[in-house]
Amino acid sequence: MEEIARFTDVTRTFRGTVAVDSVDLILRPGEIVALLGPNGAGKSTLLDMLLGLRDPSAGTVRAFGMPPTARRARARMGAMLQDTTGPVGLTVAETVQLTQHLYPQATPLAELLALVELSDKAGRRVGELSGGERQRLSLALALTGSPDLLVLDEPTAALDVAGRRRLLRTIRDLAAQDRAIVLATHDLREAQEVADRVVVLHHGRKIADASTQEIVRRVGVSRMQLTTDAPAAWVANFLGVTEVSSSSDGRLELLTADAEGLLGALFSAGHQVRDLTVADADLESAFLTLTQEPAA
Ligand SMILES: Nc1ncnc2c1ncn2[C@@H]1O[C@H](COP(=O)(O)OP(=O)(O)OP(=O)(O)O)[C@@H](O)[C@H]1O
Repeated sequence: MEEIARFTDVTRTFRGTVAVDSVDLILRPGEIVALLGPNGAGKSTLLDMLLGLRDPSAGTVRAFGMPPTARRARARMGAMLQDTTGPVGLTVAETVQLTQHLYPQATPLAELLALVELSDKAGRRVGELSGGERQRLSLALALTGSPDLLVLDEPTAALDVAGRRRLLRTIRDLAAQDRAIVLATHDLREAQEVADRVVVLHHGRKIADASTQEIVRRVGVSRMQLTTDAPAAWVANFLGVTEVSSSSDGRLELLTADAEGLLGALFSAGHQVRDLTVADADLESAFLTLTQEPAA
């Protein structure tokens, strides 16, 4: 299968700050990859290098086998970054037409506007669009050149619930046409919902790269519910336990990296345990465990 892009041992520093640290990454056609990480983890820097907007300090980035700055590579990429809709005085149609001039075989205006559900806003000035409409226009611009690699930076941030659903469906349809899609997001449910693969960055390093289920399994966190006579504080202090909450009837819910160890400790301390449930945690819990800073 053709490779869309490849990072080989890529590092990027900014005057002493290591923004991206020795990252290897491959993107393939038809894949939706969610890029996750806390603020400052290096997501934007990584995407900028993928788009050829920044050079790596060390290592190599290739898109379609070329440096991403090559014109032939750029012609096959589309990006929806924050606030990229152009002059506010132009209409929606004029803005798309302006972008169409950049591509020899641009997607027709009507098709693009239908895809992002802006057909009835063609004559509206960009400055008069709502935040969600602007975001959809930005997607239309990213899709104008029918890109094989689509980079989306928090694409659903300004969308309402229904708009978000529709956009995620559009993203899935685009991937089904063999495009590679990279999506930076802080919305972990969204990543879990739409992505085939999840890449987690932390302090510039790639600390996970796998399907959601695989990450949850590897991190080994479980969501546990139980009723016990042990004090909540005692349970919370047990190694590997996080996110403890207790309901008014004394039932505890928590995340643990060692369900068996916790149960063993409760029993050997003579505590009772009732109504126990243990389930695999979700991506959000796995992510929090992965990116947790050690206590000071
Ligand atoms: N132009 C720059 N000059 C100096 N430092 C920078 C520059 N751009 C990024 N950095 C630093 O590099 C690190 C990674 O930043 P980056 O913007 O890539 O993170 P991010 O994961 O996109 O964060 P966020 O989720 O907040 O958007 C941060 O410590 C940031 O302060």
